[in-house]
Amino acid sequence: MRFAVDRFTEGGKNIAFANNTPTWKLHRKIAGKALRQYMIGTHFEAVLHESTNKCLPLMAKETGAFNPENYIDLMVSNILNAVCFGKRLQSSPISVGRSLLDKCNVSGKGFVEDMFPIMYKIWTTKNYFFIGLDAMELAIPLTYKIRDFTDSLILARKEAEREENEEVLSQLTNTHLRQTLMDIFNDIKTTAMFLTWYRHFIMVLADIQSKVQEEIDRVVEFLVGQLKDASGQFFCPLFLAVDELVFRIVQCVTQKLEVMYDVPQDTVVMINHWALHHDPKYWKDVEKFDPTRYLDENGKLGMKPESWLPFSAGRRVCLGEVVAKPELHLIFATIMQRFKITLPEGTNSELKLGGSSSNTQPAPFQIIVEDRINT
Ligand code: HEM
Repeated sequence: MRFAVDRFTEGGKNIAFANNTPTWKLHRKIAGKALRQYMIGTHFEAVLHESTNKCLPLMAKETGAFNPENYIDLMVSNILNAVCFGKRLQSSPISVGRSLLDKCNVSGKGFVEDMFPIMYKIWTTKNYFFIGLDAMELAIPLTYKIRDFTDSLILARKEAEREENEEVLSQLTNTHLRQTLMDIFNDIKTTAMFLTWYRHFIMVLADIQSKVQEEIDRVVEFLVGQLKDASGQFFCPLFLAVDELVFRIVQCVTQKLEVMYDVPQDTVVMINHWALHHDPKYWKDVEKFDPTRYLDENGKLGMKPESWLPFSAGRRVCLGEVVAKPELHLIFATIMQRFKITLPEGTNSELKLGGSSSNTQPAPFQIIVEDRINT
């Protein structure tokens, strides 16, 4: 049932596919703490700006219609590469990012070994997870400053060594650390996929695009500062409402989950977030892309219904929400600030779905960008 998963998680040694064992708990704790620490201060914003500053000028050079997927992948893989590996990865982040994205496409379609278990003995789906990571030096000496997520993992191991805690050490082998790193780095695809949805909605709904741009133009400094003002209020309610709405509409996660039905042991179960977020019992006009549904009577971001669970809930709640939300906010806002996005003439704006069985995204399409800054 989960031959391939076992293979690419090296026997369930990662976080997302692990059972609720003490090892999973330890890694969740270490990884969660590391991500929260990384987000303190303005380091993450600097990483985001470095990446968008590299990629958006490349996009601006496009003179006709083009598919922006590669630019989005590049932006997101640069960011997660910096978070995970800082500057230590010797092979190009693009090649690692690319191989992971290819892997996601393969895994989304399902594995031959899982469909025909007999194949397990004679066939191995190419293990894209480790390509490019051979160069990663987990034994790299620590400096006094934690530079990236890898440093945090190494520090956790050093602490266990100092305390001579053999039990913890046996759960912090190179394989475990590599798998935890992969869990974080793998989410390139989740984030990149979300951005393809923003692009779709914002482009098809020109009036929303211009309103969002008006808001962003009013508070441009927000792009180089915090996402909230001094009073703790969000700056751009409509922009953020679009954000929340995309979170509701899209869902694409393939993580392991325990449910109360009688399912055989070792079956991989996935939550159907699409159904959760499209249940007419909880959502009015479910098919309507209406960001104002999240605004209160004063035009501020209001409360969301309880069934809004894009990052799931409970013990297996997404570990990366703390990174994903500001990342998506800032990339989306920076793109909106810089470009007016339209469809090539004669293109049908109807939504065509692509992606794979485990994740849904708009089928590839082309856009035209008009530079709002340098024209
Ligand atoms: C738009 C972006 C994202 C969305 C919507 C999302 C959503 C989710 C959801 C729904 C789950 C739980 C699945 C379940 O119930 O089993 C999950 C798990 C997880 N996510 Fe995310 N995620 C996003 C981005 C990220 C990022 C950027 C990272 C890493 C920095 C990340 C790391 C993880 C990990 C490690 C788990 C597994 C947690 C566990 O099983 O204990 N996610 N994500």
